[in-house]
Amino acid sequence: MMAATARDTAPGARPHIPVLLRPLLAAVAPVEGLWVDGTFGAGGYARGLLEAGAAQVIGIDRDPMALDMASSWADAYGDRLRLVEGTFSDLDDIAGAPVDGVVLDLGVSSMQLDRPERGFSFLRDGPLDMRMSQSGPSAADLVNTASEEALADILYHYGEERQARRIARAILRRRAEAPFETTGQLVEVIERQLPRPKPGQSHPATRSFQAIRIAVNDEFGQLAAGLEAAERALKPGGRLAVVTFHSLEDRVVKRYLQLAASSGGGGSRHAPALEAEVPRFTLTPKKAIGPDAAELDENPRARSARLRVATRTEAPFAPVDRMKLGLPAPVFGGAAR
Ligand SMILES: C[S@@+](CC[C@H](N)C(=O)[O-])C[C@H]1O[C@@H](n2cnc3c(N)ncnc32)[C@H](O)[C@@H]1O
Repeated sequence: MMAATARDTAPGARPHIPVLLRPLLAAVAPVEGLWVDGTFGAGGYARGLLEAGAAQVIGIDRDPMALDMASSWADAYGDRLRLVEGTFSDLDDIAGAPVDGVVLDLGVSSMQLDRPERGFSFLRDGPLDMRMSQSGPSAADLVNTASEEALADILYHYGEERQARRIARAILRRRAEAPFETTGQLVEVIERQLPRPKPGQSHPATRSFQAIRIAVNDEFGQLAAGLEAAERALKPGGRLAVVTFHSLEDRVVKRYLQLAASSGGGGSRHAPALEAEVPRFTLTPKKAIGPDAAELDENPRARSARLRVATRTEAPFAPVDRMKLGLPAPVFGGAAR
């Protein structure tokens, strides 16, 4: 496994350790031909795939910083590594040819989380930003302009925050005095609404920050479109591997693959599936893979990670009914690319 080195990180930050890379490479072996890494990040997966035998990897990230940081080592792979700034929802167009494998490692990278100026972390004060792409409306735009109801919906649906209404009300009261500018100001408001956490419990702002980040980056819209793009791009026999970090994401990936792996999974409310439809994926293995004890020891951040792997069949692409994916309600309109 290729761990990222110190040069990939902000001063004082922890290096990015690729999560579940070893089991992923084992599950998709043998690695050959053209692969897409739709969430390039610090490049841990892309390097892992190249070292495992991929002829070429297209590394996509919506964050220009991720691609900039790879410039120090990417050249060593020559034409075998092509880096593209974009979103994985467009991965089939970006690849431009049928591919042998697609990997998606969802969420934020340690590089993004550990840099206060990116505004992803409730532990480090910085501008209230959270845009992976560094463009489009920011988290500050969202908390300063969304209605109380929309904010409460975001916190509830994307963060499973039970005190969503209470926090949304407090955000509106605070922003009437002065607009939010920093992560610290938001953390302070959230902390005042929730009981002090007991030892071992997560930080009170964890759920709200996850929710706002998901809304700012339209992460569920991207996920549904990314799974479809992967289905379109993969050759028969091609492999899809997706790593998720929370149960909301894992549920969507699981349902997508279950629908695509069953007969009759395609079609939508408007265009019902034909009977006797042929499965477009097989689940390989059937169940999700989690981190083993050694990985948890090395990287406690891997605790909630789940890997699902599927193999594309010969059946043509068919859109799944998004209503069946268990997508949380769309509430912010998914602005940032
Ligand atoms: C968890 S990190 C990936 C880490 C990577 N596997 C590694 O080993 O270094 C997720 C990365 O995906 C990027 N990302 C998230 N959603 C994306 C999307 N829809 N399209 C493209 N990149 C995305 C983020 O900017 C971040 O850099």
